Amino acid sequence: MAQGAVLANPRRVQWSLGGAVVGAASVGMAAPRVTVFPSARELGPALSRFVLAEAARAVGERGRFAVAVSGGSLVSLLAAALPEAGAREPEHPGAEWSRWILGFCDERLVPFESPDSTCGLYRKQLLSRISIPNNYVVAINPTLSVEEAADKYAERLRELFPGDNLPVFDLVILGIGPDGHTCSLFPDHPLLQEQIKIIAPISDSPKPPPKRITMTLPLLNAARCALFVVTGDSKAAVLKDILEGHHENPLPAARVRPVKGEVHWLIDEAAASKLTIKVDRPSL
Ligand SMILES: O=C1O[C@H](COP(=O)(O)O)[C@@H](O)[C@H](O)[C@H]1O
Repeated sequence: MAQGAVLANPRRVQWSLGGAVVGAASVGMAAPRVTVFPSARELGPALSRFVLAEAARAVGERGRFAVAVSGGSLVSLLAAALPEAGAREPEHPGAEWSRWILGFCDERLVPFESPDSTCGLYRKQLLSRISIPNNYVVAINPTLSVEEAADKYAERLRELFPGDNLPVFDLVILGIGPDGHTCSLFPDHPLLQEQIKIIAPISDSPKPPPKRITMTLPLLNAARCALFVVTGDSKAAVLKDILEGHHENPLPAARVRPVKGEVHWLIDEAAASKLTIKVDRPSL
């Protein structure tokens, strides 16, 4: 089977992450699938194959691919692998960029020129190299107050997902911080209890900058697929806690469990060093 090929049965998909088929998922709340790569160098190409396979499935089923991306270390990983993968396989149905809607899982309320702006970094590093129509890149308005920016962002999402009670992203790509935060959802923060808003403002982010907007857990858990990407030994301890801990008060990243979707983790050996659960290690 070709790398990244989508199998005929649309209810069941497999991704080839480097020769061997290692990922398989079916619709429904499945246990998280964890795939480990020697380093970020091998993880990057697998990440782009995963994203393109999800995009192909979404375009085949619904004519468009709605993906939300996180900031931080993910930006350069995606930028290093995705344009190249698209250029290598221009006929890949997932690489039809005009069918993509790109949102942000969270965003910092800073000008786009700031090195802290997630959208600004994606524009510079990724969107300059793949042609997603500008009106389908759903950016915040950083000149508004954080509350208004969150409300406007939610409004724009509602427009893009008409008729959906909750916008359903095909894929949300997430990172984690060493404290277990994901998006701008931080441990023990009241936003973890948000049930009404799909996008929330936060003005007291413990990680700077303090003002941000973030997807809430109800929106994240409405997605068809959540993909976490984690590299580096600074995340090893918290990753063990997220994947193997059983807490009454789970860390934010452990609360992402799409109701009708899948959870996948693509991680490197350094991040995986403390895990004892079963993981996949594809032969590369
Ligand atoms: O502040 C943030 O941190 C997380 C993790 O970032 P990383 O650089 O440690 O990978 C990121 O996922 C989130 O989008 C960002 O706002």
